[in-house]
Amino acid sequence: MEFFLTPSILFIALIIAFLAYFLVFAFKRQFGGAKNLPPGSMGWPIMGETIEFLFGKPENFVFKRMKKYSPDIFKTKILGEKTAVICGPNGHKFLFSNEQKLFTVFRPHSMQKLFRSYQAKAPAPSENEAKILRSPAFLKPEALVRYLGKMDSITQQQMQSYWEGKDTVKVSPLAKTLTLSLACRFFLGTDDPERIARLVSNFDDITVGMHSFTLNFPGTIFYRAKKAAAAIRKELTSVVKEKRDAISTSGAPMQDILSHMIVATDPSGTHMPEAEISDKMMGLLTAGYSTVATAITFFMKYVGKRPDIYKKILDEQMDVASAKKDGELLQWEDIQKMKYSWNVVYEVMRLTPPLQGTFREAITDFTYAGYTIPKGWKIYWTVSTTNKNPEYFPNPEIFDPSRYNDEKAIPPYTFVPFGGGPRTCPGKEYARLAILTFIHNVMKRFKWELEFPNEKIFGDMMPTPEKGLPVRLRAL
Ligand code: HEM
Repeated sequence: MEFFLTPSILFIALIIAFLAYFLVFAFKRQFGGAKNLPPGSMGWPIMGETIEFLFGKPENFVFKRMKKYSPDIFKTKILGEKTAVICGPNGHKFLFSNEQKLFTVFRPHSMQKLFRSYQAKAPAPSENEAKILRSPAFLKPEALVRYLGKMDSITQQQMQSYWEGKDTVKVSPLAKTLTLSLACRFFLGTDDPERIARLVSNFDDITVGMHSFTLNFPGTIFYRAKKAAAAIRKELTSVVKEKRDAISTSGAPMQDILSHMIVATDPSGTHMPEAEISDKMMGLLTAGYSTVATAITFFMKYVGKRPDIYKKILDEQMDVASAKKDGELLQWEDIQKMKYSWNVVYEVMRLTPPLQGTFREAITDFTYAGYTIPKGWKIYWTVSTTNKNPEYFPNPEIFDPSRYNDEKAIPPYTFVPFGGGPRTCPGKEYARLAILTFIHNVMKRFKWELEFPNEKIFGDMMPTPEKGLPVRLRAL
């Protein structure tokens, strides 16, 4: 009997051990094992909490969870990834100061599929290329000084063509045309209006599709974005070809980012392939065009409702204008005088952020606020954990640019519309110039009223007024 039972018991014990091992392994894979993970919910199978993340108000998504789980951090599953959302000013500080030590940049799968250069397997940008994108030669203030006059004259031309003499205009599409024209001029070195018109609608589809489910069949957001990316890539590849020919035949002047990318070589002397250049330019144009257009559109919306604020901006802009000779273009010193106008833009971006936040990926296990974030998890930060928090911005729903009169009154890391640390938005100064140049030109010409003061806004990733923000113009 003993002889008969022993192998059976052994066999059963083996099965139990195997099952226990399998369960522990599966549990570890799903939940990170015994680690002290942040509190939160992974939501529905596969979808996680993506629907709420994409289609609920961003501040509602984070505030609800910060209240329920922890004001510092919570876990969730969004866009197919186990994600820790790091919250509040301490979270921002921690994130901006540990770049490449604890985490590295991560783009959601939708973005990776739209931009080849964002793919996880894509080679890291070469030093040369990183220098070009963040180069003092292009996006730093000392270089932007040289662009300012041209920025002003393009803005004036657009005002003459699309705004002057009209009773009503739709701000949102005009802001997009303006910002894409500026970006095409300074990044690509092209002014061709037909080309710009072809690009506008495609860029909108990409911006919306960057944070979407990667369901690729007719009718989906992602399908539209894929088609748009292909159309833009085709257009940009022909721009690259034309520019390359111009450089080699006539030594065209290098006054745009594209020219620098074309002539730059890696350490082995190889030039970047055309397809790669057009993909990178597509990334830069996407980052730089709709964000600035959003800030301009919502400036018109908020200021259109507040004659008291309009009057203060007008006084400041008229001071600038009256100190200039007839026809003289804006200069760097003029921009420095636009302090109140920029505070208004800050308040616009606090209430309607042009960019919500971005992702990182943990490159090692690390601890934050007493919780462990396992290697490979994604980390998300968003301006929404602080922007509308009454602790930092009393009466957060009230549009009040005087909050920024004393910069010290804003607690550190609570207002970070351009991010912070090594990955701070490289286009920050460019954006400031483009927005203030627009404000100067619109204020000098018009007073305006919103046609629909309560117009519905859709889309949090690229907030857009439902009817395009029609305004009635009155020439000054
Ligand atoms: C109001 C306008 C803008 C806002 C609010 C804005 C905001 C931001 C934010 C929050 C980030 C993410 C930083 C991070 O990941 O921590 C970012 C990244 C970036 N922005 Fe902007 N941006 C604006 C305009 C621009 C413009 C005009 C350009 C181009 C000239 C630009 C180019 C970029 C690029 C290339 C990145 C990625 C940087 C990297 O990953 O290292 N942005 N921006």
